Amino acid sequence: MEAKSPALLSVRDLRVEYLTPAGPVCAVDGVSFDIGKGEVLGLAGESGSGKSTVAQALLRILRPPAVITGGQVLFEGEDVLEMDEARLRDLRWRKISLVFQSAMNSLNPILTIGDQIVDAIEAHQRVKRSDAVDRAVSLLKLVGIDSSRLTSYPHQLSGGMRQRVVIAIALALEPPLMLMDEPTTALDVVVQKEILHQVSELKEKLGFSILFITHDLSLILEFSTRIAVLYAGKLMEMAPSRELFHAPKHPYTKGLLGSVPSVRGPRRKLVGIPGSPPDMRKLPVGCRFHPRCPSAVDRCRSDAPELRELGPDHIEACHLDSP
Ligand SMILES: Nc1ncnc2c1ncn2[C@@H]1O[C@H](COP(=O)(O)OP(=O)(O)OP(=O)(O)O)[C@@H](O)[C@H]1O
Repeated sequence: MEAKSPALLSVRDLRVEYLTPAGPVCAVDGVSFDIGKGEVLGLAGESGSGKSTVAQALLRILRPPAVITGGQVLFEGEDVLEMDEARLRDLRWRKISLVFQSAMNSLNPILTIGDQIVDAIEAHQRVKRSDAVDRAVSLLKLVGIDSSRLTSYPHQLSGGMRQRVVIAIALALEPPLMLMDEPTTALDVVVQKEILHQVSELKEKLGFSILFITHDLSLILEFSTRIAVLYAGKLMEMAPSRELFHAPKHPYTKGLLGSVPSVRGPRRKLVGIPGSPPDMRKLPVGCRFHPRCPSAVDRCRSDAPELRELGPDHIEACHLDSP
């Protein structure tokens, strides 16, 4: 499925394996998606579905035993998987930044917030110290933190504020793409929503794109332009958020949505999804979701469904909707 604007990032048939002593585990199995300029793509799925592995593959920061065994990651037309170390250094932070869940705990406890932002700027750009400090002040302001906090240490800030500082650092070099991997999961629900709202405003103002990774589909329904649903390393469905919410097709997507309490509109019974994701070393034959699928038919137990287009911007891998 192509993004409407020319794709900033185009992932094609990405494959990542963990080479474990017990044999290879294919954590990302032929995943493709585009992210257009200014677009937010939500990547949703339960724990272990391969979301973080995708994000780390995009920046080539996967650690052994993970190996990228196939595919293309085109950023502004250039394949990240073919880049040498120098190109990769230029890509990371300047072009694509990453905010992860525990990032707020990775701030240096013995440096002030201001020094850490200034250091991040100076590590990637030749700038005068005074200009870097000015930039740090405006970055803090961008994420709603008063400049008086420049001299605070991380432990003097709340979790929400620390994660905002991390987002400010991720925005320091104005990258066109920000990867956010469960950036608010450790925070309480109100703070999560506040931060998402702020990131949305920043995105409108600065025009960057986001890949937003979460296990909580409800969190990204309003926030994302489109949503991709990952299960056991495979894309199951991808559609504009509204369409995915109002007319989900895949039983797994329906299950994820069924696990979401409805805030507005009529009350819905919480159905949830029975069972748990498969052991990636012993994947079920046929559709990976069939052992948990309430609608599975014989074909689902023998043949793996291919992704197919249901509409101009909607793809799904399920036999139930196949002709
Ligand atoms: N170090 C590792 N060694 C072996 N297999 C791994 C390793 N890390 C991850 N995996 C495999 O890769 C799969 C995907 O992991 P990944 O962390 O990308 O999932 P996720 O969707 O981001 O889940 P979570 O939200 O829990 O991090 C896991 O189910 C596991 O089978």
